[in-house]
Amino acid sequence: MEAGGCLYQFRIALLGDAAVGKTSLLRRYVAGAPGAPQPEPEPEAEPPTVGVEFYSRALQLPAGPRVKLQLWDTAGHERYRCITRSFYRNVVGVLLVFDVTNRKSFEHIPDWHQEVMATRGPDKAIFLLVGHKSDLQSTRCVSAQEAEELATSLGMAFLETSAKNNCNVDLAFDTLADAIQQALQQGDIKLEEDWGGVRLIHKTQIARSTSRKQHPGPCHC
Ligand SMILES: Nc1nc2c(ncn2[C@@H]2O[C@H](COP(=O)(O)OP(=O)(O)OP(=O)(O)O)[C@@H](O)[C@H]2O)c(=O)[nH]1
Repeated sequence: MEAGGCLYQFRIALLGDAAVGKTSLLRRYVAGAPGAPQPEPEPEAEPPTVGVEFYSRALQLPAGPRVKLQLWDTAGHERYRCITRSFYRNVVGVLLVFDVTNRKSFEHIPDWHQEVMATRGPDKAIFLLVGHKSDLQSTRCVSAQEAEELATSLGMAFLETSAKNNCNVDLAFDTLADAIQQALQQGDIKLEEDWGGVRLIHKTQIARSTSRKQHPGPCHC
């Protein structure tokens, strides 16, 4: 992956119930990196994640610095919870993923959020709520409006994605990384020696804020 010239590394985890599509979303994002092989048109049926798996991708943030995202794909199944829980403290960003066709996975989102918050104590993390499998409109059972309301009540943004249609996949990660960068700039998140959430990679590089690029915006899938 093209991590050269990155100023920071942000560690981000994907959390949510089993089979909501975390691995597919992540693999689609990583496959979309410049120079990566083209992804399959259909997401392949992934075997369930065991514990935690790692991916990475470099990203040029609209606000200036180039960052390396270290991406942790966690198992949604309860039996791996004691493994995944041990990683929560060392992340700066979390994608809370539910499946728009699986009501239970949506109802469990506050539990996932609470679990991370309880593990972290006062340390700040940036969350993004993701309603995944937005291509499955005919079997949808969670509306965008109620997901938006939940996201607002939990103090986070909300996006819908599809790995199948490659809808909003880059936007989800870009949005989270941008929010982390802003929190860092504003001092809400601080670099700490013994914390892996944010790491400075190139100490000599100066983050130059060029004119802020506009993201093309979400697709309405
Ligand atoms: N229609 C549709 N299916 C998807 C999409 N993303 C993933 N899937 C399917 O959903 C199933 C579960 O996907 P995974 O990516 O393995 O889910 P996961 O959340 O990583 O599951 P665990 O590892 O068990 O926690 C697979 O059959 C995927 O092919 C999507 O965007 N649209």
